[in-house]
Amino acid sequence: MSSTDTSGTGISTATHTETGAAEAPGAAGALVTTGTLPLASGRESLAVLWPLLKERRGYLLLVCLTGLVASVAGLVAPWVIGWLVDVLPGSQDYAAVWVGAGAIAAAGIVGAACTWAGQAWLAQLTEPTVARLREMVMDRSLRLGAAQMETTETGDLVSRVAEDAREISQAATAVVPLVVQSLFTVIVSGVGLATVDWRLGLVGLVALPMYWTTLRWYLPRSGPIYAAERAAFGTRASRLLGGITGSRTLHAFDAQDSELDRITGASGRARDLSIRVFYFVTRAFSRNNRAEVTVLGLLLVVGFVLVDAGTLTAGAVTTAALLFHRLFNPIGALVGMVDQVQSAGASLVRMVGVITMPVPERTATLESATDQHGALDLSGVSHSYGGGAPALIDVDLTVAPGEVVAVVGSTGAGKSTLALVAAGSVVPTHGSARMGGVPLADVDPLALRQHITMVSQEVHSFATTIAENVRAPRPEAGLAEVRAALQTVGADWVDDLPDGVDTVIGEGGHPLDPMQAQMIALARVELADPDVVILDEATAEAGSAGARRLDSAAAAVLKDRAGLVVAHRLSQAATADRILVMDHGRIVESGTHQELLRSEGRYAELSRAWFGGV
Ligand SMILES: Nc1ncnc2c1ncn2[C@@H]1O[C@H](COP(=O)(O)OP(=O)(O)OP(=O)(O)O)[C@@H](O)[C@H]1O
Repeated sequence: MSSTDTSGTGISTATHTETGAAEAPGAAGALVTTGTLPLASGRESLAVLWPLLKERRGYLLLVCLTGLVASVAGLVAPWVIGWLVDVLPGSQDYAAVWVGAGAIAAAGIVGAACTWAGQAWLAQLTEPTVARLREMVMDRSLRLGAAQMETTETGDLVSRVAEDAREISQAATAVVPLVVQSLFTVIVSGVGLATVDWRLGLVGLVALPMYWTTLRWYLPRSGPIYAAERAAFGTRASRLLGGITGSRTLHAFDAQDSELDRITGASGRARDLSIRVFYFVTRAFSRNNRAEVTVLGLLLVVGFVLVDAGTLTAGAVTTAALLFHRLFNPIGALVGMVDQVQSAGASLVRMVGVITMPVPERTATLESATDQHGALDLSGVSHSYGGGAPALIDVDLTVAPGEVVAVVGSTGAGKSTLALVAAGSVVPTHGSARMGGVPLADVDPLALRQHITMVSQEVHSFATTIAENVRAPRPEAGLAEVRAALQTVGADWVDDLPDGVDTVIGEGGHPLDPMQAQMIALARVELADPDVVILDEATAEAGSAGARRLDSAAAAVLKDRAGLVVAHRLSQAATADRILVMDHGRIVESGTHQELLRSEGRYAELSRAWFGGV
């Protein structure tokens, strides 16, 4: 049975129900994705981005204003140099040089101050926006649940919240001020060029069709290339992550070489695409350079003719040439930015693709379920994964408040599936699971989490302190509550750790053995204080000291609560109020330990094998 720990808490909760919805035929079928996560359309991306930007439009205005002032300040140098070219020859008065130098320095200071302020305001505009997008992706991926996300590549999601968010952030930081400044510079310099002399202005216009041709060549090609590059990065991240997280399995099956081949293949494709992108951009820039050299040459020739004819001064032609030269960088930057914009656009549609994945509406609450609290009802439940062979067939089950029901059966009998349906993590194909009469499928995930929690076979320790791990379901809980929860489950070993409850565990932290990790997960349940506890943990071997400790930890957590326990050890079942025996998706026996022993059925057989002829 695959893990259902969407939240990573080791406690499977209501958030999984959406996954079940994805599995149920006809229910939100669009949720099902394979391979990589979906992409959003441009319109959807704008619809998500615009409200975020609108919240910070004051900063957008400030960025535009500083860009305008900086580009006007940039006009000063060409004008001053042109003026000096006219006034200096034959003059003995060098005061003009100082005046010119002063003007250029002052304009430089104004331009630098505007650029600096613009960058600072831009950070205020973009960083919170990108952070919000990243949160939205994470929020949606958690709300979609494990089974939904398991059908996709983990690396794809990681790449969307890491690389894509960084791409958008970098592009926004680099692109917005450049776009603003470049646009203003092109307009202001173009007007300046025409003001110097209309004929030189006309020559400058020759550049436009040449730039246009470059753009027409560049734009349709750049989108697919950047999209392919981003997708290749995503696949590479997936492969690398899979190789790292699955390293033990790979070693166990001696499959390192084939996995390494796959990683090398994915890296190679990403590398080849990056090289292709590089060549492509270089070709685009060389087209631009040709346009610039041609028009600048033309401008100088026409300028020479006009000066020779006495209709224009050398200073005016100098100013015109410098103004035209001033266009090179912004236009090159605008073309260069198109790729960054395209690349950021490709990243944006990937992030918004996750954000807009549909999550079924679930608004019902369980707050009114007071006297029926803990009453869990499964009626006529059948379930098959992806339309395959049935994992559950026509199961009816009621767990009364305070009652602990154990489920036993051979591998593949459907025990874990039953637990998942009871936790609201899987919506059954047929029938329903209800609590206090309310279908779990309709309950808001947060509300459901407060009432039903599940510890699955795979528990996860966060890379933080034991205290933080335990208080994951209730971050506001005090240290005393954390200690009490640990004490309830008998995790006295925590006090022997170097830093006690402040010991960092999880990846890179103090290693926990499976029993200890399981105890932390049970302490979480104790702290979460749900009405129904569902346990599907299979950590300790039969008869071991660890098994006995986990049995009493589980018993402590189940005290005064309704419980459904998938009993991987028969010792877990023997103490339950009722035992269900499952076989091929059906409940085939039901009763107390003694009743089932007397009935001499399958349980009695299992029990004899387990306890040795009781
Ligand atoms: N995510 C899944 N996708 C497809 N089939 C699944 C999935 N999970 C379980 N199954 C199938 O459903 C059937 C019941 O599996 P389930 O895990 O519920 O049994 P189980 O009694 O808990 O077994 P075990 O004790 O080995 O965990 C099995 O045939 C299994 O292969």
